[in-house]
Amino acid sequence: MNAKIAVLAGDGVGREIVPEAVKVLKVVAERHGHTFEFIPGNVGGHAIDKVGVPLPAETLAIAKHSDAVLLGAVGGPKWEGLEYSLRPERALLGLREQLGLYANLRPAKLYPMLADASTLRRDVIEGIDMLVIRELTGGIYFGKPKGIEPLPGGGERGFNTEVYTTEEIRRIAVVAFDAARKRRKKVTSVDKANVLESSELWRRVVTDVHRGYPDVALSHIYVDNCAMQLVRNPRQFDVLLCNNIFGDILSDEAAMLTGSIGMLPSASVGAKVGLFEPIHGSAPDIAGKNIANPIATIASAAMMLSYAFQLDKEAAAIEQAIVKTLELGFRTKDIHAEGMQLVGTVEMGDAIVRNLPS
Ligand SMILES: NC(=O)c1ccc[n+]([C@@H]2O[C@H](COP(=O)([O-])OP(=O)(O)OC[C@H]3O[C@@H](n4cnc5c(N)ncnc54)[C@H](O)[C@@H]3O)[C@@H](O)[C@H]2O)c1
Ligand SMILES: CC(C)[C@H](C(=O)O)[C@@H](O)C(=O)O
Ligand SMILES: [Mg+2]
Repeated sequence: MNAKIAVLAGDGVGREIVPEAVKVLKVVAERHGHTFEFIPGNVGGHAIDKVGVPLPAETLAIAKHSDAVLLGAVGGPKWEGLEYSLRPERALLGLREQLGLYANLRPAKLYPMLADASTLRRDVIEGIDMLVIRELTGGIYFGKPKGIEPLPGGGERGFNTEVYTTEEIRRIAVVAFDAARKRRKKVTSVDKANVLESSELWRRVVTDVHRGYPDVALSHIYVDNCAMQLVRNPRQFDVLLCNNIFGDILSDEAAMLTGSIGMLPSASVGAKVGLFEPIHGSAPDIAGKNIANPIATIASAAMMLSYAFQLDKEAAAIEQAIVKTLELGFRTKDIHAEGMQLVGTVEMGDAIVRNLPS
């Protein structure tokens, strides 16, 4: 097949890990007879430095006219002082909104050979295989009113609004139940329905959508309990259905169960063009040192092949190469353990390319 892939490396480690994923995609395309055209675009702090805005119109056009977007990460201390509307993170929110990416899929599974990299006991984490489904274009991230305003008596008031409509909840619930059907047929819906009206509606609509999925088990859990259960007994979860902010927080927590945030990929879908990116950020503390783990991004490229292009065999080949590379003992610093071979970002990418099935 012929496909156009927008490549938005962004900031910090984004500029190191994205080239590794592109390297893998190029070899996969060559071996399987596909033509991928890679179109680079400026995004985030990098775009601010070059053209003054985090999401230039040209970048948005590149994304809209491609078949899929591969993104690294945006943000970093250099741009933290900027006014909110001009910050690198706005680019990501803009892309999600403009591309209609309301469903964010974040699979967290433990590669058995990485059990020692996790901060939790092996018997607690062994067999973890969950899918966090995060609503991505609604909730407190986008709700209005929002802002910071002066108070008459002095001081200021900062405010955001958590808001969900029936339709926004319905469509993400459908994604979760459909996904569960292809897995262990269990959805746990996360909310704070004991306190928040938006969560009360969330619970009601999810329960209603569930009526169409009698073969899938549904349970509801309060987010605070869920955060606790994730470290107490993570294996109980199959599909975790979350709103925007709860999904953001819980997926970072789920990442750490599997050894490192450098391992977790994601797919953001909903309309025509999907966006694929690791769940982690620009990791300024390790950027530019060739130590970032590129696996989350390479696995995101695999998700792109399967979700955007239905190239399941090619996606499985990348998965297989990741597993083999880990089995052979290659480890970046974040997942390193005694007796394993410590490698850098580029060397990990090279090893995964070498281990692609021919
Ligand atoms: N999708 C995105 O673009 C995205 C996501 C999260 C945060 N951010 C932005 O990134 C910047 C830094 O945020 P943060 O420090 O809170 O989160 P972060 O995810 O960048 O880093 C958190 C920790 O995880 C480590 N880490 C992250 N990715 C890693 C990798 N591939 N390999 C090894 N270790 C890795 C980092 O070194 C750091 O210690 C901020 O500007 C934030 O807004 C962007
Ligand atoms: C950088 C930020 C806007 C983003 C989010 O909160 O969605 C990030 O944390 C993520 O998880 O993709
Ligand atoms: Mg996050």
